[in-house]
Amino acid sequence: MRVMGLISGTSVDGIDVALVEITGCQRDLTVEFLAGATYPYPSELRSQILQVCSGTPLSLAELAQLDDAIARTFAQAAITLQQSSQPAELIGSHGQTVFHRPPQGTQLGYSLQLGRGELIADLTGITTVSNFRVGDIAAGGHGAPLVPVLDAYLLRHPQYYRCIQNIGGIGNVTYLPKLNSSPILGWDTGPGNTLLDLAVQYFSQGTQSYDKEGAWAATGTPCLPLVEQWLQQDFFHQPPPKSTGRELFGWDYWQRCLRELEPYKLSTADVLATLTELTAASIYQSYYQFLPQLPDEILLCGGGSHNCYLKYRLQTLFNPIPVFSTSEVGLNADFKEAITFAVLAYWRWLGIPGNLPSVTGAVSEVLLGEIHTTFTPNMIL
Ligand SMILES: Nc1ncnc2c1ncn2[C@@H]1O[C@H](COP(=O)(O)OP(=O)(O)OP(=O)(O)O)[C@@H](O)[C@H]1O
Ligand SMILES: CC(=O)N[C@H]1[C@@H]2OC[C@@H](O2)[C@@H](O)[C@@H]1O[C@H](C)C(=O)O
Repeated sequence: MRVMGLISGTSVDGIDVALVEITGCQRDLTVEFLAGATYPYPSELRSQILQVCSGTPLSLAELAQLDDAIARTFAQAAITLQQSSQPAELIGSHGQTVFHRPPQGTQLGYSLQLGRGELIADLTGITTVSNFRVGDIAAGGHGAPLVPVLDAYLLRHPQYYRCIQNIGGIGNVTYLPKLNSSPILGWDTGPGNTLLDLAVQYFSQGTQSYDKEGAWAATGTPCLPLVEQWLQQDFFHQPPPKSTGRELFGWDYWQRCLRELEPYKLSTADVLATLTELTAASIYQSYYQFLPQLPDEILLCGGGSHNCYLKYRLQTLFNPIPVFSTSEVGLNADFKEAITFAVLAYWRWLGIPGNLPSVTGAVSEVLLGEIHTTFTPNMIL
């Protein structure tokens, strides 16, 4: 089946679209990557989303309007990719997370993704599955991370223990023991690029949105006492299952970093190196604290896998464990999340559960996503 996966992640940089051909089900699952593209958000819509993520209040009418504006942008992205590729038979759309609250004790978590699937189905004329996290949350899980299930089927190695480390806005890991051994684990490790991106925007007065290849941070020196101080934070010591988002590692956290950086009088490059070190060191500390054993290989994915300085810091911390990209073993590091939502939609369509309770903490496997069929096939926006 030809399925399209759509997501905009916590970096809110744009919509990743992947078109894949899927065969098989689970153990015999094959996913062929046919096409992929990233479509940036219109800048006004991006600003509005970032404001909402930082807690700016919205009326219900404004919320509905934002939901539809995101859905229209997602639908346009799907249609644009289709103009240069084959038509999809099904869409899986994650949407845009604007709020995520992990479960606490017996209180269920809450996770809100905007860009309603029914409008995407209506605008593209293609049946669309959306709202993937709520099923797992209803079963007591975090509803995140969901990607480990794809890693489990496509990247598990017969002899090697692998960690798949996503470095998006937020970082998350999948621990893949060698085949037929202990259970698969996974959790959010903390900040990926959110704080770095906020710092780059601040220091460049908005002219740059991220530290390309990590070139700016590479000219600085990390302030290790500050990194040590930041690593004391509760989140880093909380055992899995765990998830997080911009609610914790977003604007307010960056403002706190700025205040705590002040006495050290660091150069801009040193600040960026320090924030990069926080990402690398939080991943390192997380593995040491929570994995049954260190992996034989670490495979990176997400935008941060292109940050050469961050990769160098991870390689140095984990030496001699090799650190490379999932693209090097055949799974596109930039579109893995979009591919996951294509596969999850396909499983939902077939009635196959999509969550990994050993990762999310849900009490059982459940079907993920809501199916929106299309009533008025059209491709007109
Ligand atoms: N060439 C590059 N050099 C350095 N950093 C990069 C590069 N390309 C992308 N990035 C970083 O990756 C970020 C985007 O990563 P990605 O698209 O994987 O995040 P996301 O999917 O929005 O987040 P999440 O996985 O948390 O949902 C950018 O904001 C930027 O910080
Ligand atoms: C609530 C939410 O959107 N969480 C994202 C975020 O970005 C990375 C990390 O935190 C991960 O847990 C999740 O995304 C991916 C797609 C996941 O569910 O695996």
